[in-house]
Amino acid sequence: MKGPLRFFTRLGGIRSYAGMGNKELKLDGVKDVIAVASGKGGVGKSTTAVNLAVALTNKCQLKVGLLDADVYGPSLPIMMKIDKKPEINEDMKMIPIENYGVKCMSIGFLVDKDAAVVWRGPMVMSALKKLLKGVCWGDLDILVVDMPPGTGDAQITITQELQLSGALIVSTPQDVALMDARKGIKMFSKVEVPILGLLENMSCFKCPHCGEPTFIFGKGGARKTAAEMGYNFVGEIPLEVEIRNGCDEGVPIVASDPDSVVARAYGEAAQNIVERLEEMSQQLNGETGSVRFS
Ligand SMILES: Nc1ncnc2c1ncn2[C@@H]1O[C@H](COP(=O)(O)OP(=O)(O)OP(=O)(O)O)[C@@H](O)[C@H]1O
Repeated sequence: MKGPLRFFTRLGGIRSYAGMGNKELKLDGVKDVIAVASGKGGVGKSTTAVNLAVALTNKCQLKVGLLDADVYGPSLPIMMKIDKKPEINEDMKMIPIENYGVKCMSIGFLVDKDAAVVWRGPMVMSALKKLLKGVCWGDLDILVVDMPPGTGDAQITITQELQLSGALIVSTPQDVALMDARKGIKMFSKVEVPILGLLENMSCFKCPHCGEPTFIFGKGGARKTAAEMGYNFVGEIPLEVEIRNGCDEGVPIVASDPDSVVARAYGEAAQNIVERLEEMSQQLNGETGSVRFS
C-alpha cells in the first residue's frame, strides 16, 4: 500500500484509521466510504459510480448508498431516475431516496438542475457540507461517493470531511485522461486516502456487426499506469451504446440486463473493490478472515 502506514481499528462495526489526525466519524452506521474519482471530466466517473453501486447491491449483496457529490453537474437524478425531493426526519436530516436497492442523495434533488453550475465557491462548499453531514444514511456497508471532476477545493473538502476508506480512480486509456488520473491519485495520497485501484472505462468498442474491437482511446493505458504506479487494476469496461442508453433512461445496465457481458464486468469490478477493502482491513489490523462480506 502507498503512503504512510496506517492501521484500522473497529468502532462498533465502523472502520476508522488511527493516525489520521483529529478526524471524527461523520457518518454513523456507514462501514466504508469510497470515492469514485477521475482527474479529467467526462471519462465516465458517474456512470461507473452508479453501475458499481447497483453491482455492489445486487451482486455482492451489500447495503449500499450513493452520494452524488458532483455539485457542478449532478447526474444521479437522471442516471438513477429519481425525480423528487428528499423528506426530512425528526433530527432535521435528509432521508435518502432509494432506487434499484441503492439509497441515493444528490444536490440535484434539492436545486434546479442548472442552478449549481453558476454557484460561487462559498455556495458550493456550503451545499457540499450539507450533503456530507445532513443525510441520515442508516446502516450501510458501503457509501459510494461520486466526486466532482478535478482536484480543486471541492474535492479536497470532501476528502477532509469524510473518512474515506479509499478511492477508485476512473480513467479512459487515453494519455491525457491518464495524466489527470495521476493528479487525482496524487491528491488522495497527499491526504492519505488509500487508492483502491484504477478502472479503465471506454476501453474498447466492439463492432456490433463483425465483432472487431477498436481501441478508440488507446489500448490498455489504465492497466499499464496501474502497473507502473504499483496499484490494483480493478477492471475494464467497454464503450457500449447500452451503457449510454441506460444512463440516459435512468436504468443502469447492471439493473436492466444483469447477465450481460458489461454488467458482469461491473460485477467483477465491484467484487475486486470489496476484496481490496477486505485485504486492506486484514493487512492493517491483522485480521485473518472476512468479517463483513463472507
Ligand atoms: N462505457 C461507456 N460506454 C458508453 N458510454 C459511456 C460509457 N461510460 C460513460 N458513458 C457516457 O459518457 C458520458 C459521460 O459519462 P459520465 O457523465 O459518467 O462522465 P463523468 O466523468 O462523470 O463526467 P463529469 O466530469 O461531467 O462528471 C455520458 O453520456 C455516459 O452515458
